[in-house]
Amino acid sequence: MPRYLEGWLADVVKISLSRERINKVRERPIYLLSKFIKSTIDKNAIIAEFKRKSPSGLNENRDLEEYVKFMEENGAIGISVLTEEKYFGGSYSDLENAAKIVKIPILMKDFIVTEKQIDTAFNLGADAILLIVKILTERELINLYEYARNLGLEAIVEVTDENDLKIALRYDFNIIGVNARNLSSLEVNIRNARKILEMIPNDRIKIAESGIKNKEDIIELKKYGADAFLIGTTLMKDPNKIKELI
Ligand SMILES: O=P(O)(O)OC[C@@H](O)[C@@H](O)c1c[nH]c2ccccc12
Repeated sequence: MPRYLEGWLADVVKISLSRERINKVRERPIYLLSKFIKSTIDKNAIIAEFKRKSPSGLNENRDLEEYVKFMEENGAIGISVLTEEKYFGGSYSDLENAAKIVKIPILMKDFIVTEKQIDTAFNLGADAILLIVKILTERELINLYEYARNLGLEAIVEVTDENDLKIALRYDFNIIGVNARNLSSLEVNIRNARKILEMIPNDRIKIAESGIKNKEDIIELKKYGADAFLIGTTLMKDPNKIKELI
């Protein structure tokens, strides 16, 4: 059973526990996010997120196909697709449609607590999944990570504070995402994110997530060790911004 949670996080995890498995044959090779990030040298490694809405107030409906195509054409090295329905307005068909279009890694962005969700991610063409330390017991984190790896998927292990990081660094998770947004309070704390980034050994791939608005934010986060940048709101509000952020 995932960790004890309250408020919207408890609700979103309860919904996740009963999400059905989509049984479909995968129609896409696996594009390794770690490889795409490591081989990005002449630009910023940006993972562009498709997210229609969020508990922190976003409300932007866009054409998914147009958005992901535009991001790939303008240099994004990855796409993150929200598949959580109630709070983020996402869907499994969004993931399926993105997988038909782009030839760059796709992250299935959801609150993963079961193997069924990881099977669905694989079957619909995702290349990576998100494992959020805050919502999982350590045993679940390890088991779900192994399960994803056995399918050939990569996992971004997401931390938001020092306690999460302490847990994550006990294992050889090779991609660590630092979420500047506290998922309970929804507050963005970039200073805290920088501190966490600095505490991650350089043998891990570090992804800065949330609250990134401009090039200066990227330059600053790079100084603290970020290798890649997960950007949703800024790009959903103005997709053209990818041209100045890349
Ligand atoms: O819209 P932003 O501030 O650019 O944030 C994107 C992404 O980091 C954020 O959507 C996110 C990071 N981790 C999550 C976990 C669940 C849902 C959403 C997220």
